[in-house]
Order: sequence, then structure tokens, then C-alpha cells
Amino acid sequence: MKQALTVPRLKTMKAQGKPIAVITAYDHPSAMLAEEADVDVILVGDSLGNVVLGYDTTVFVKLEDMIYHTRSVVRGAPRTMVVTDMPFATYRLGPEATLRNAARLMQDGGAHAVKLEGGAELADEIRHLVSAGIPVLGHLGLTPQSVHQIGGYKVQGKSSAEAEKLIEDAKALEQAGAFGIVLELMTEELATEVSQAISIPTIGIGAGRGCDGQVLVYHDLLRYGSGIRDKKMVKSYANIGDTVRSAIAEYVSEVKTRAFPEEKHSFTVKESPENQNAPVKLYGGDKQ
Ligand SMILES: Nc1nc(=O)c2c([nH]1)NC[C@@H]1CN(c3ccc(C(=O)N[C@@H](CCC(=O)O)C(=O)O)cc3)CN21
Ligand SMILES: CC(C)C(=O)C(=O)O
Ligand SMILES: [Mg+2]
Repeated sequence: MKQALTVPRLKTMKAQGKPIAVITAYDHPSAMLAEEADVDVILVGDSLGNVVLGYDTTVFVKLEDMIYHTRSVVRGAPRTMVVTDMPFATYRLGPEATLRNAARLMQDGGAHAVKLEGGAELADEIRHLVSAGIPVLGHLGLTPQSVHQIGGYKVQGKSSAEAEKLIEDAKALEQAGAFGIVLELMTEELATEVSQAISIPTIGIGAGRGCDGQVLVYHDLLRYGSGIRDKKMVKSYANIGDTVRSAIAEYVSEVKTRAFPEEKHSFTVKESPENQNAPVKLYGGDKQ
């Protein structure tokens, strides 16, 4: 049976040149399908604010939202490493308060690791989390929680000063004990340079071919409902949105024309006796 990937094993994958496949998931069915498809890591991203909760930015996402969604993901993918985003302003509060919030994601949510957006300025907090046994994934480049400061979702690290700072930040995150770093929306050149400058794996999104792994948002990859699907950095491997819309439209039309339900979907008093007292199977009956 498949075993969840461990943090030490992730680092080995980089050393061995084995690419790491990460996808986001936010609920039980998405996590289950991701695990069945053999992803290495599931990220419960705060992008759930955009693709599941309908907010404009991830700034609105609360710690309770992340806990609630992480619980359902962990139940759906019991044999996969699950990393949860610390949402806006639940870190940078000092090492103790940051640890308290990260611990809630693990104890109440069931996450195996947490992700924080930012660079060298987070070193003390990351060191404290790591010393408490919490694996930390970094996140550099476009950091969507700072969208109001950045002024939009733009490619990062284009100037040489920006690029140098990003490389220094990556080294600082590694020094502080992060087990990997997400590199979001930067030139392929810079992401490759960062990946070569550190020994922990980089997971790219819109960061080109030189990263040690890749991550995509579930709804973008599947073209499912709301997402940023038509962006250059996204590849959609299916068009689930169209499939769902036309299936629901067909259902509506069959209800209106009375084509559904048919006799075979309906019950009579002579219903088959073996079904009469069958025990009810409840999903997740004894699980958390
Ligand atoms: N559905 C979804 N997917 C994501 O990847 C995602 C979210 N939501 N929400 C939170 C952040 C925001 N992200 C974003 C949002 C926009 C771009 C974007 O506009 N990308 C353009 C490049 C822009 C440029 O050229 O400067 C692209 O074409 O890829 C990228 C990442 C990534 N995250
Ligand atoms: C895009 C990934 C890296 C993320 O942070 C998220 O889904 O929230
Ligand atoms: Mg995020």
C-alpha cells in the first residue's frame, strides 16, 4: 500500500533529480482523486478563497477556513503528505503566536506541514516552528497575500536587484530550516538559478522548467468552475466545467420534460425484500 511521502524523502528526490508533483485540493473528493492519481504532495492552498469561497483575493481567508478544509482533505487522502497554507496575518506575529496558529492547522486540521509566504524576515518564526517539529514550506516570488502592496499579479524578480534579493531570501529560508520553497510567477532563468543555489527542493508555479517540482491549482488544471485558467502559466488537462454544466443542464431539461425519474428510479410497496433492512453505510462513520 502507498505510503505518504516524508520530508526527508522529498529532499532525496531533489538530490536524485526526481521531479515532485504537487496539486492543491480543498475537500474530500478532490483529495481522494489526487491521491488515487499518485500526486506526491497535496497543498491545501489559501487559493481556496478564490476557487471555492468566491473571494477576490486570499486576504479574506481565515485560519478556521484552512482548518475546516484541511480536515476534509486529510480524510480524503490518508496516505498523502498534506501541506496547508497559513493564511493572511496568522504569522509574522512573533514566533509564539505563529507557532500557536501553525499548531492549530496540524492538531485541529491534520496538516503534516505548513506554508508561509515571505523571505528572510520570517527566519525567526520558521526556526521556531521547525524546532517544535513543524515542517515548513517557504513561498517566494509572487506572494498573493501581499497583492495590495504589489499592485497586481505580476511576474517577479525581473530586475537584477529583485533577483538578487530573491536568491538571498531562498538561502535564508533554507538556513532557517524550511524543507522546500514554492517559487511563484518568476522568470525561468531566476527560478533555475534559485533551484541551483539551494539544496532543498523548489516547487514552481509559473516559474518554468528549472524547478525541482511543479504545483497547479486543482480548478485551473481541470478547468473547473472559477479559476485563472486562461493564464500563460496554467495548463488545463481536462474541461470539467463544461462536463458539469452540460450534465446539470440535461438533468434540468429531463425534469422539465418529465423524462426523469423513470420507473427504474422509483419505488413501490413490493420493493425487493433483501433491501428492506440492509444496514445503512455512512461515509466516514468513525473518522474525525
Ligand atoms: N485559480 C487560482 N490559481 C492560482 O494559481 C492562484 C489563485 N487562484 N489565487 C491565489 C493565487 C493568485 N495567483 C495568480 C494570479 C494571477 C496570475 C496571473 O495573472 N498570471 C499571468 C501573468 C501575469 C504577467 O504576465 O505579469 C499569466 O499569464 O500566467 C498568476 C498567479 C496564483 N494563485
Ligand atoms: C498556488 C499555490 C502555491 C498556493 O499558494 C495556493 O494554492 O494557495
Ligand atoms: Mg497560497
